[in-house]
Amino acid sequence: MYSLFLECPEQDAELLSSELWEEGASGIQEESLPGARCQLRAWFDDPTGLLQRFAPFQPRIEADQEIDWEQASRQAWQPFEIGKKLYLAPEWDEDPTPRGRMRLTIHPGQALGTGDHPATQLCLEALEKHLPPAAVVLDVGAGTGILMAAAALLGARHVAGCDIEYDSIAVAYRNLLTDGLPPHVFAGSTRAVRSQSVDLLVANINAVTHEALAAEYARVARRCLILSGFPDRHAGRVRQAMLGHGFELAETIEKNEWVCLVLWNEDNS
Ligand SMILES: C[S@@+](CC[C@H](N)C(=O)[O-])C[C@H]1O[C@@H](n2cnc3c(N)ncnc32)[C@H](O)[C@@H]1O
Repeated sequence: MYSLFLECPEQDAELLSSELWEEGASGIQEESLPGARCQLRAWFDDPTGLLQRFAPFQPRIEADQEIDWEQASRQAWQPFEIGKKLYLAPEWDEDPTPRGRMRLTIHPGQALGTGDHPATQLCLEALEKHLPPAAVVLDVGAGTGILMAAAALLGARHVAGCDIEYDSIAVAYRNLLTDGLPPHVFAGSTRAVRSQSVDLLVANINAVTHEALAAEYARVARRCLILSGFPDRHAGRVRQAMLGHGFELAETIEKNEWVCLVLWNEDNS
């Protein structure tokens, strides 16, 4: 694609534009110049045959730089570190993992769960700090499976995830398989899970859902809850819902107004 630049007095711009359209321009941009003049930039596959016709308007041709969209989107997904142990890197990243960190592969192109949301990052930080050794973990609202993958990396013995959206389940299944992790995902929510069968339950959803599922969380999780996905103004509600079920607040972590509550059931620790 090439750009043809023309200059003309402002009052001639409209007429000149319509001539350029007639010549098959695929787009035209107008820019004001000093002295009531303007510059028209028109895109053509090959405008060389138009130079003579538009000679009075100081025509100039420039080859447009090809935009490499794949490269541009890759530039937008740079690896980053979370907490003290994790290194989140897109699947195409070939840089070595920084020493002392574990590589958590992210799969850009999927809406939720690429690790760039503060609530996801808070869950990752909390997992890193609070995951008991060899724990059985349940991720409620697994999305792309990013928290499941993190729990597995951080040493969980068994990780399962559920989601009420079938699309998410399919994506999580594929991602976990690609990452060489067991894809224990199922469609639905906590109801299918046996009572007291999970050491740590992580859920990045929203305050209303956490309140609605509070009794279920307490039924399936023995020791620790990591709950995020809500702004700080809703943290009190979520905390209150869990206190009624024997869970005590161990830590609150925040990022850009998002909150993550870590709650422990001391009776089972
Ligand atoms: C914000 S995304 C979290 C994705 C991923 N876990 C993360 O941290 O990036 C919330 C997910 O919870 C799921 N969800 C919402 N309500 C749910 C429920 N009652 N039970 C299970 N999953 C639910 C949604 O379908 C969505 O995939």
